[in-house]
Amino acid sequence: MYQQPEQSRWTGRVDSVSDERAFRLHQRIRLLDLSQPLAPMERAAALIGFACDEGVRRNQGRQGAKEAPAAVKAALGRLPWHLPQGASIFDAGDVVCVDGQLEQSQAELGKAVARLLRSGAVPVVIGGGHETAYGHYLGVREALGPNARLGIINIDAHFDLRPYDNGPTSGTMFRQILDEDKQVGYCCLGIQKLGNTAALFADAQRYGCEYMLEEQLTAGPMEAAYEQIERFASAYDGVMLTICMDAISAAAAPGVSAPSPFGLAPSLVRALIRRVVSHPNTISVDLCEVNPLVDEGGKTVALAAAFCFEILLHLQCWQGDPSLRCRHHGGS
Ligand SMILES: N=CN[C@@H](CCC(=O)O)C(=O)O
Ligand SMILES: [Mn+2]
Ligand SMILES: [Mn+2]
Repeated sequence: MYQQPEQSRWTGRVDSVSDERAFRLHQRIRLLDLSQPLAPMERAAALIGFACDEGVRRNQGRQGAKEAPAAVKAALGRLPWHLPQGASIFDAGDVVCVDGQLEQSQAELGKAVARLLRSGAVPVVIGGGHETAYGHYLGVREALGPNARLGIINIDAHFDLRPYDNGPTSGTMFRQILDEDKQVGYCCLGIQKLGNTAALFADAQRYGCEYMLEEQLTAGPMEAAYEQIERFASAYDGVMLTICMDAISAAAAPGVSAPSPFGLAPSLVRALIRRVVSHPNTISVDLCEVNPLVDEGGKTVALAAAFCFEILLHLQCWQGDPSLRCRHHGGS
């Protein structure tokens, strides 16, 4: 079910009503109603919520991620506006999962993401459980067309390559995608032994998944991660970034379904995000697995909003020649 964006959701401190240098995001956000035809957009990013935790429920996790789109958008709105001249940020509303209809909701999210991409906006999807990534993928694939090579970069403690004989969950998306789509490559950053069985590591190898462990990222030089990102992203026609907030240390991100005692530091994830979203091949982003119902002191919501802020600030679409950015968009 699609829920239109509401101006009343975008509130916060007002330092000035006239000096734009003092503005916050809630003062500059524009609404985009996806139930209406979309005009072509340039230098635009669109926030689209996926209010769903049916995948987490089916995966025996802690439910509550469906509350994240509203919570993360509200926290983001309070942050200062630092975007370049001419940049537009839209709230494109939310896709809501009703009556446990996960597959239908993922398909609906896919349609929304494809329309945004074709209109020229960069989608920033705010999940939802990590099942959000499958709907996000459907949209990116639709916009790219069937033959384009698509790279998926997943910042996550988990591979999410579980079998889906009993239906899709928040732990099966990348196995579904790799089974269905031979034009996809998969790269995980932040993987933990604590979060994956030996069988899942074997599956990752069998599916040709590239990955860097949390320990390699934490102890190694950032250059190694940057080289991995550059090499992987350059090998594809389009790249989508998906972020599972349980990749981050439970100290900074307690509000997730499966917290990580040895997760990544927020500043390290920020550096990874900046690198991936500023890559010329990156066309779409999602951020998942924030659960406001089990968050301590709003830490995870605040961190997710800060990551959204970084995503928006470092998008490649603010730089360079707009014609380069349109090569993935099918028109219409
Ligand atoms: N999206 C999360 N997926 C993880 C959850 C692990 C857990 O609940 O412990 C997974 O299925 O592996
Ligand atoms: Mn995870
Ligand atoms: Mn995940």
